[in-house]
Amino acid sequence: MTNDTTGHDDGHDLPDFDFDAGADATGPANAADYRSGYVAIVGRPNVGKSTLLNRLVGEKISIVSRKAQTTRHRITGILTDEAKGRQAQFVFVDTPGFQTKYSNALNRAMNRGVTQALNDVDVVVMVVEAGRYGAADQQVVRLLPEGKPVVLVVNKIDRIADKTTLLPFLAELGQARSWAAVVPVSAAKGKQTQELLGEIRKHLPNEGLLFPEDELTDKSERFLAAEYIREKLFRLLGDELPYGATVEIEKFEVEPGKGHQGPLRRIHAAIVVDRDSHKPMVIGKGGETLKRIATEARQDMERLFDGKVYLEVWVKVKSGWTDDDRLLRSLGYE
Ligand SMILES: Nc1nc2c(ncn2[C@@H]2O[C@H](COP(=O)(O)OP(=O)(O)OP(=O)(O)O)[C@@H](O)[C@H]2O)c(=O)[nH]1
Repeated sequence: MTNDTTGHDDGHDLPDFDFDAGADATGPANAADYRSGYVAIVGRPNVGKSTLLNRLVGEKISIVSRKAQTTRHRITGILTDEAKGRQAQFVFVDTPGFQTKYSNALNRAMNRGVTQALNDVDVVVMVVEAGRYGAADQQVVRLLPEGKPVVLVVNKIDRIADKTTLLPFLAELGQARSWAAVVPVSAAKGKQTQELLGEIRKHLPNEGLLFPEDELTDKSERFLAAEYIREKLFRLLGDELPYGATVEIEKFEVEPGKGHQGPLRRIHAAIVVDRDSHKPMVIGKGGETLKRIATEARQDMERLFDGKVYLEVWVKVKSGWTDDDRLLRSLGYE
């Protein structure tokens, strides 16, 4: 195996979002049976918001294609329910800047931003913990925009042995605000989640799908990163593309973001060619081609992942050993 060329690129131009694209209601013939809309899940830390989202959307959070990602919200997951009579598309979005811990001018300003963001969604799901309703929860309630349908979720009911003790608690919560519905659930055990979706669905305004199914994918980010590089490779080299060239993702790391920045994805990819003489075709004159592949692929990835990407792409030559390894494996040897 040889390696001597690295094309890396860490320029961070902002992706050119088109804020209106991707929100047209189109879809299959029976699209009109669907209700769809944006849903925000809020609540103080540790009440089980992520657990609930994962439970509703499934283990794999769908990544939305580039087109879908061009809306004004940061999408965290999409659930499309195709079951007859309850066809719906729930588009779950993040509420950035949400915090209940400190109170100063900056945080108050940030929280105003939260209220505005919540105003933009169709339904808010507020999560509290069964048997606990304290100052931090009350602060969240204060951020809820007036007139917005808010479904109250009382989570972790699996912890309450005697369910009748919930009744006074539910009565207390009823005083806090007017709720579109109150649904006790166990996100961890998957109890009552269909009921919750049913309540949310009642408030989804749109007829038809916000995102056609073919814009959604459950492929991993790693897979999609390789796809983007492959696509650039094909497009930039065309007929020049060496036979048997492939893309391998050697490293895919997500580093937590600092401050208001989202996570940074650090991706190392190799374009693998069959022989040494193929390398110059991929690298191009003065490294130009490889650099363009890396830059364009990175820009697409940043748009898709909605975050910064550090992408390093290099060209390596497949060694004879690799072929032998494959041959052995295909014969059942490791
Ligand atoms: N018993 C029980 N535990 C739960 C349930 N849902 C979540 N938890 C636990 O509660 C803890 C917090 O869950 P998360 O989903 O991380 O909560 P979160 O609201 O997203 O937390 P932040 O990210 O801090 O805002 C975890 O230990 C979960 O396993 C539930 O229905 N029952």
